[in-house]
Amino acid sequence: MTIKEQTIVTSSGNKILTKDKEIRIVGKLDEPLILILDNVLSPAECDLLIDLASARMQRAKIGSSHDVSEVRTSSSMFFEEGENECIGQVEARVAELMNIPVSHAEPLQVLRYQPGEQYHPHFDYFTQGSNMNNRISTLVMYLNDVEEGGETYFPSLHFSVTPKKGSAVYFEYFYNDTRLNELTLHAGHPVEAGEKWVATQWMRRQRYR
Ligand SMILES: O=C(O)CCC(=O)C(=O)O
Ligand SMILES: [Fe+2]
Repeated sequence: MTIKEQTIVTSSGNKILTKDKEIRIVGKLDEPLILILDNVLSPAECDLLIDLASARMQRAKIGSSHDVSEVRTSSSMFFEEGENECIGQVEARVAELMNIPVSHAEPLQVLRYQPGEQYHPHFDYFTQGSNMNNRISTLVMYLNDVEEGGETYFPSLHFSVTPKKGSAVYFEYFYNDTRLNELTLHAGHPVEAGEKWVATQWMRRQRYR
């Protein structure tokens, strides 16, 4: 018999209650744990995050080389920790939802994809270097409805998530069995029409801020 591995987020039932929100679980894969979550952000929070991020967008840079990369063709920015009330509230809610202290959180990132832009398949954890304080889990929050395309796709699982304003996809890769971690390979499909805005929270194994 194979024993199921421990997960970071434990969900029984169809919702996760945080101090300020009732988040609905609308889809779930057990191993690796992937949750599709509704009502993570309110429409007003989505609009505000897009507004605040808009003025600060840069073409995405990936990894340590800081070269503009073809792996990700979208634009991005990072918020400062708790830089205003809304960001602070979102960070606190997301940490509670992800069951990790906010001190382990990377700065909240916003990505904007325009038509044709995409994020090729990648792992969110670092596979090179010492990885002392590696990433362990991800929450991708959708800030708008995308007219066409822009799904988050897990090629090894043949599984895709359609962006929906205020909803999110959660996944974790903190398993002893590296094959489970590898199944979290994911991509952002090209946007075909409209724009796609997401906010991503990555959590680290140890304190980060
Ligand atoms: O845009 C997406 O759907 C995925 C974003 C992503 O993979 C990331 O921010 O790490
Ligand atoms: Fe990712």
